[in-house]
Amino acid sequence: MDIKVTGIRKSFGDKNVLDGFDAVIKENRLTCIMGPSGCGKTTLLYMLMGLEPQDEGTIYGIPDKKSAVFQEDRLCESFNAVSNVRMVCGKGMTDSVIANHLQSIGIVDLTQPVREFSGGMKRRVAIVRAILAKSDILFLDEPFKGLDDDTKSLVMEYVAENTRNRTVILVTHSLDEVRALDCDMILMGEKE
Ligand SMILES: Nc1ncnc2c1ncn2[C@@H]1O[C@H](COP(=O)(O)OP(=O)(O)OP(=O)(O)O)[C@@H](O)[C@H]1O
Repeated sequence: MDIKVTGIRKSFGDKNVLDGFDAVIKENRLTCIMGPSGCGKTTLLYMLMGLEPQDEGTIYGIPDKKSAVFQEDRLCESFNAVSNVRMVCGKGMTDSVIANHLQSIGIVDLTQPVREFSGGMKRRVAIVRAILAKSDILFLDEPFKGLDDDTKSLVMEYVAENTRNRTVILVTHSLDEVRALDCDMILMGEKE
């Protein structure tokens, strides 16, 4: 089922963030929500995830089983990378499959607690965790932010390959990312 977003209004105090926002998000497609900083992308994503109520409007068709990469990585800092991912996987997923996913995007130290990882390494663990979760929809909030160019290309390819025929909503302010991904695009406007 496609996701239908109709007439969404949202304000924080006297700050009007969304003012009658409409969109259709296709099932089993990657959709990028693009727009400048502060236009309300994360706010919209939180409403789609059910984590923030809208003031007005309706959102239909969001599946129950969700996974996400938030702007913060939200990892268990004292766990290693494999353990962080394993927590969200079903019984059929082996540690070696998880390790292969992590290694394919350059996470080779699988015993260290992730608190010892760099920001970019933590981000990649959060991405693998969201992808391997048994979810029916993925929400990715600026998943490639802070990665160097080579790592970013590798991780974008990994996300594209591993989300084929899944419903994915990805927030970005980068037109280059939108161009590099086979995606539908929702453009949000400047609100500042
Ligand atoms: N909980 C909140 N309370 C008050 N204001 C908020 C809250 N959440 C967001 N805002 C404001 O709403 C506006 C939109 O924020 P949002 O984070 O959705 O934008 P964004 O497009 O995702 O920005 P960025 O690309 O910088 O992450 C901003 O002006 C922000 O300060």
